[in-house]
Amino acid sequence: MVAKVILFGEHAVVYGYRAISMAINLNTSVKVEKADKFIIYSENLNKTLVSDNLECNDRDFSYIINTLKIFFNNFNIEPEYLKLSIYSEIPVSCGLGSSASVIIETLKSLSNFYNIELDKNDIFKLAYEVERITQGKASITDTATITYGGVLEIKDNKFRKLNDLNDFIKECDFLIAYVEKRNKKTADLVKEVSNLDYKDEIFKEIDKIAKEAIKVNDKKEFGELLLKNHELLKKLNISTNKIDKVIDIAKKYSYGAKITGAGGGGCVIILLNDNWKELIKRIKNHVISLYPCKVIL
Ligand SMILES: Nc1ncnc2c1ncn2[C@@H]1O[C@H](COP(=O)(O)OP(=O)(O)OP(=O)(O)O)[C@@H](O)[C@H]1O
Ligand SMILES: C[C@@](O)(CCO)CC(=O)[O-]
Ligand SMILES: [Mg+2]
Repeated sequence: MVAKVILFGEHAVVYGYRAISMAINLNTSVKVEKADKFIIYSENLNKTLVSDNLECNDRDFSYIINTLKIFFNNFNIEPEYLKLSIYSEIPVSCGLGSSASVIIETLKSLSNFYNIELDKNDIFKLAYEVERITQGKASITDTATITYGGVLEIKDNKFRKLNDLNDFIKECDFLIAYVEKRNKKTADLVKEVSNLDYKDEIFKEIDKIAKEAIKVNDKKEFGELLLKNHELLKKLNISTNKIDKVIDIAKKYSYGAKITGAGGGGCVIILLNDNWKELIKRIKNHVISLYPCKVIL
């Protein structure tokens, strides 16, 4: 299963404004086995949960536990003890849709384990229900992008594939800079933004930028729109000093960049130009890790 990068519109999309997101080549896998308890092992979290029931409220495993509950309930399966082992290339809680990727891969692995045929639409609907219930508020951005792949426009919680923009983005080289560990979850950040009484003016400006980006096929123009979106996200208080430091360097040595996902730290998406070697030299001491990425269909 893949991950996702929101190119434009995070947070605004939760309120029905436009977002553009793309599926990227970072994968998750989930193994399902019979067990004598509910066991959830995550290599990334370096953590194992062992429980007699699914009522434990371990926040680290809340998405997985809700995925199990919704799967059992949706298919009228008597909950039985299972061991789930999760392995993911996606850095956790940093804006690349790790929660959605883990939910979707868990649903696919459970459906294989129980020989239940699920098409993409079934997966998408169940995954969105898990994100919404676990986060309290969620758009379809992450679950739709990771389920369907490519480049999507999301608006009013509906989505469409942007094949023309996909063709342009396929010619782009992006770098994801994982800048800093987030100490808040997406749910917390979405809640904080909901308390801002000026958020709608910001969202309207972001929506205009996303709408403009759909028609772009020039890397310089696209990069400038990324930077403009970032400046608006800063006004929603979801950026950080470390993130802004990397953005400032990227302004000089790339076409443009912005924070991606819920924010509060996490990752920056950078549209590379010919200065990419100088860029990497100047940001490498300000990041945890770097992921070259391409859109995947
Ligand atoms: N490899 C994993 N193993 C177990 N749980 C995971 C894994 N990856 C993500 N999760 C679950 O998803 C949560 C992170 O989801 P969250 O929505 O906060 O961040 P994200 O999805 O990475 O970023 P964003 O939603 O901004 O794209 C983790 O706290 C954990 O509950
Ligand atoms: C912050 C947000 O817009 C994106 C998280 O990846 C939340 C959502 O769309 O569910
Ligand atoms: Mg998430």
